[in-house]
Parts: sequence; structure tokens; C-alpha cells
Amino acid sequence: QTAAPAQQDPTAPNPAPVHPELKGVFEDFGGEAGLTALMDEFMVVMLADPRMRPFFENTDQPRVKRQLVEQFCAILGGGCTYTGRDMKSAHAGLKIDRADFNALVEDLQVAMDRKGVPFRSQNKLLAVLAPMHREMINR
Ligand code: HEM
Repeated sequence: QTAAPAQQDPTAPNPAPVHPELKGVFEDFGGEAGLTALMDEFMVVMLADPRMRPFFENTDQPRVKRQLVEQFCAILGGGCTYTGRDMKSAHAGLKIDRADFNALVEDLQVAMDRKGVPFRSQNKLLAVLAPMHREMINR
């Protein structure tokens, strides 16, 4: 049995803009296996954070982690294809403000530190994620 394809809004900005020049950053993250381990840690950090827990405690966490691995792998030129929803649809109705966005980025930084991702590569990823904030912040 196959899942129904995710609804994509063809007019929405690309949720996984590929940056082939970041392939070295992808390697610094440990490739797809490294990203998988990172997302496990990221979810642990967020569920322990009272600011983020309410957003994620009742989600299908394995699926969200898988979509994040795919998305980051695609963005970092790792050759994955992102099959999830566009960012606006995925976050619609979640009531995310700027403080929530910043808190999530902080948790991602904690997870990247714990996984030993070099600071410079952390910042390269964050630089491509930052402009996406308009898609998620909706209050
Ligand atoms: C650059 C920042 C972000 C990126 C790249 C991102 C990426 C994603 C992706 C790829 C998904 C899965 C989409 C799908 O299911 O098809 C997702 C879902 C989700 N995101 Fe984000 N996200 C970001 C920011 C945030 C923020 C700031 C919050 C809340 C504070 C948040 C909360 C969630 C939640 C709760 C889900 C699961 C929604 C559901 O299960 O229906 N995200 N995100």
C-alpha cells in the first residue's frame, strides 16, 4: 500500500532549493546517515524544550524526521528528492511567531553541536533556511 502523494502548491516557493555548492557542507553533516542521526537528536532536544514540545508532541515524529532528512539532503546537494509538503501548507494552522522560529533554530543548533557539525557548516545551512521563515511565520 502506497501513501497518497503530498499536496503541493505549484505556486509556493520551492521548499527544497538545491544548493549544489553546499555538497561539502552535506559531507560535514555526515551525509544522509549523519542527517538521520541529527534529526533524531533534534527531535529529542525539541521534545525536552517547553517552547517546542507543544508543537511536536502530537505529530507523527518519525515522518517529520524523515521529511526533514530528505529536505536538508536535497538542499545541501546530497541528491535526495524532497517529497513532503510545501512549507506554507506544512505549517498552516500551527500559529508560529518569530520567537517560535528562533527557538526552533536554537534547538537545531544544540543538536548540530551535539553531533559535532563544524560551526561554519552549521551557519551555511542556517543561511539557506533563514529566508524560508516567511513561509512558516503566520501570526
Ligand atoms: C527553517 C525552518 C523550518 C523548516 C525547514 C521546516 C521543515 C519542515 C518539514 C520539511 C516538515 C514536514 C512537512 C511534511 O509533513 O510534508 C515540517 C513539519 C512541521 N513543522 Fe516545520 N520547519 C521549519 C520551522 C518550523 C517551526 C518554526 C515550527 C514550530 C515552531 C515548525 C513546526 C512543525 C510541525 C509541528 C510540523 C508537523 C506538522 C504536521 O505533522 O502536520 N516548523 N517542517
